[in-house]
Amino acid sequence: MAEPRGTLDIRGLSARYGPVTALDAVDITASPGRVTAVLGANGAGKTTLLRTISGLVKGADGSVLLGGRDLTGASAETIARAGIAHVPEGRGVITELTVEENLRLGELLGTARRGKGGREHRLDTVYEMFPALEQRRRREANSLSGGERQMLVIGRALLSAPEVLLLDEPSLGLAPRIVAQLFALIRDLVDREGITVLLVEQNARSALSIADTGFVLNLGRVVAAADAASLAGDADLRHAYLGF
Ligand SMILES: Nc1ncnc2c1ncn2[C@@H]1O[C@H](COP(=O)(O)OP(=O)(O)OP(=O)(O)O)[C@@H](O)[C@H]1O
Repeated sequence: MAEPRGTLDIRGLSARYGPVTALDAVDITASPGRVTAVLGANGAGKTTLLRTISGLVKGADGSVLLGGRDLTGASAETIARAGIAHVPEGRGVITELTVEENLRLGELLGTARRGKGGREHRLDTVYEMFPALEQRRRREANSLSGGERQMLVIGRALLSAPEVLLLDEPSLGLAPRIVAQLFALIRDLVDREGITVLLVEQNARSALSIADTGFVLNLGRVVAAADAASLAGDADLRHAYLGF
């Protein structure tokens, strides 16, 4: 049977940097309308996982399927056009451009994907979701706070009409109150629009508070996979891998 649109299936994914095995036969499925958390300490392979899915790390073994379509080994451009939007660690805003110019870049890809699935967003709906961005639309992105920058890159990704959103450590460097706000927005987005979110986080406690399911990586391997409540309730697992 064909996989439903928007289901991201990672099968047997392995990636190396020279002698270092960063991912070792990783199997992960992320479904539409759900937040799937990928947790683990520094160096567990989380960033490599997202970079491999989005075509930035080459030469991996295994496969990446989106709605049953095999994207293994495809170029980053093909993968983005297929509907996978990657929000990298460190935010990736173009600081010299205004907030609105940054958003227009996402819109370009959205236009290219029109009619190919994924909910289309207009600038005004992104401003509705993130009013702070509208207030600062003509300012250089440089002037934004960390939380606002994170909203900007998520807004930009949404304008590309993605089926799958890959979020790499969105909580990094943000105050706990801002993390709580941002995560509530992510949850709301998934509930309203049914997109697929793969959320990579070291902040396991916050990630599990909004996730449906989670996978724990350690040294490139999946060491636990379960619904979010079971992972959060497993004291041994928390102490060994999740840091809370
Ligand atoms: N460009 C690279 N060249 C060589 N080794 C790398 C490179 N990027 C990552 N690694 C190594 O691959 C392993 C996985 O790193 P990765 O960044 O994917 O982990 P992570 O879980 O995302 O950690 P972090 O939270 O620190 O980003 C680590 O051992 C890391 O040192």
